[in-house]
Amino acid sequence: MSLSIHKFKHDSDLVDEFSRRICQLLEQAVTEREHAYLVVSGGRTPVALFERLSKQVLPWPQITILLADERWLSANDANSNERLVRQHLLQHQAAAANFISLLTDADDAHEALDELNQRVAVIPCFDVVLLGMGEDGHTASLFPDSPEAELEHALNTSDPVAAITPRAAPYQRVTLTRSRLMHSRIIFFQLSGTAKQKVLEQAVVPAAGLPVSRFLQQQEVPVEVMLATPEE
Ligand SMILES: O=C1O[C@H](COP(=O)(O)O)[C@@H](O)[C@H](O)[C@H]1O
Repeated sequence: MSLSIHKFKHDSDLVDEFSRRICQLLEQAVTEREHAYLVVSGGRTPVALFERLSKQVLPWPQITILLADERWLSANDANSNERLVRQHLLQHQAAAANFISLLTDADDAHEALDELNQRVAVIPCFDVVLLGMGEDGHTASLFPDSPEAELEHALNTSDPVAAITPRAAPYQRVTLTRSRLMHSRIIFFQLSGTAKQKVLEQAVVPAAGLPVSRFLQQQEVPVEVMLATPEE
């Protein structure tokens, strides 16, 4: 398994090391290919990392950022991932970055898929994908309790974007599919807390079958887990 796990005692140590790694990879991508593509996740975990990254001196006009998944809400809604990124990442130095939204005017996420698939299909291989993980083993918006047909589609299609309707988590979602997320030079997970550490331990067991396991247990793309387990 091309999986490595880096453990940190404090979230701040994780943010120091992780932002250094991401900056290095983005600079290298711009040097080698003139442009870098960074995929980020929503939720609460990456906020401090976003704020640190936003202040770094990088060739931001040559960096494009997009989300791994989006809640089907207005971009101004307090719970939208886009709003989180605009508020915490696309600020300071990083205000000069390009951002590709996963939202459209459609009422239902399924109706938006043609447009979103076209929007994302033209993006080349991602340079860095930053994923989170929920305590139910979801990553991006690949929720284990989604209707089976939706989840199977999102995990197996070659389309870049899929619609997901989780049963327990709020909001309809759109998510980059497994195949599109795997079209990356590297995938990172940022995790914090012993509850997520336990889910990670379950997810790497061969028979686990959680959506997140489909990224952790594969040989094609290197995966690095940045795990902070501050004493709780
Ligand atoms: O709903 C979501 O949850 C996951 C994990 O969020 P966190 O708050 O536990 O960090 C996140 O990675 C995903 O992008 C988001 O839509």
